[in-house]
Amino acid sequence: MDVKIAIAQIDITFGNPQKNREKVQKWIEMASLKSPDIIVFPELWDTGYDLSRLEEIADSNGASSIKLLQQLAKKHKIHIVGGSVANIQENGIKNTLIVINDEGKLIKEYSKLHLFQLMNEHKYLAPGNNDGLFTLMDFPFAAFICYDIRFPEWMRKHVLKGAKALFVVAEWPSARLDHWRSILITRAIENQCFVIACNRVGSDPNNEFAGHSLIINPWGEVIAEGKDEEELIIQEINLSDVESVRKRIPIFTDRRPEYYN
Ligand SMILES: NC(=O)CCC(=O)C(=O)O
Repeated sequence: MDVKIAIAQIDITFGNPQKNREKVQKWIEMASLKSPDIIVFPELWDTGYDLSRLEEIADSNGASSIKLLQQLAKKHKIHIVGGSVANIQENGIKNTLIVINDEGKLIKEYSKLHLFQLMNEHKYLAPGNNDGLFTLMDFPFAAFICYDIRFPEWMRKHVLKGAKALFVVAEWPSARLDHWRSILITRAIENQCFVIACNRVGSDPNNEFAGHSLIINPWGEVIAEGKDEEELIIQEINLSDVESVRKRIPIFTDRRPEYYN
């Protein structure tokens, strides 16, 4: 039941997908030397938050970034929670999280449901309309994008459908680092599951980003945490911890949903 996770806590070059793709390739090659099962990248890792230029720099359906990740996943036999990529779809530009298995197959696309007005997402992006559930190595997981973590009901919905670990990809500014840590620890405690959260470091013309990627166990303990510079965080998790915590404090049998609406 052990799963070895690698979080690629990278900086992102603003509005330069080519350079960012080269970096991601290097980081996957470097990470593969440590043989992780799953590697995670941050939100909008190919374009950064260069939202006003997305029409020009984002891919149609994210094709170039997805193709690159598919080749690398297959070559290095590694599952990729491929952060999110900006992609042009028929009904607008989306901020879409992609999951690729170790055979290079695209198994999940989840477009950010909640758009973050403080960073102007609502002016340039269209929201998604599907869930973040997926299965890797026969385990049920779910994935979310940054601002989504402020919506506990959205994450709980995925846990009620079986997710045992919640992946989060982010470009979360340093100004709200305390919110980032507190919210993610709370989501792990209240859902009694793992939280695996990858945030970028560095800055763009509008924000400085916090790093502090986190892996939190179902008891709410931080078992791995990045600092505020680029780093590869490696941590094994044991998914049977989810059942142990749920036996000790059985919130999923004690809840009274008939009173909640
Ligand atoms: N990229 C984001 O969604 C940022 C969310 C954020 O900073 C917040 O405070 O929420």
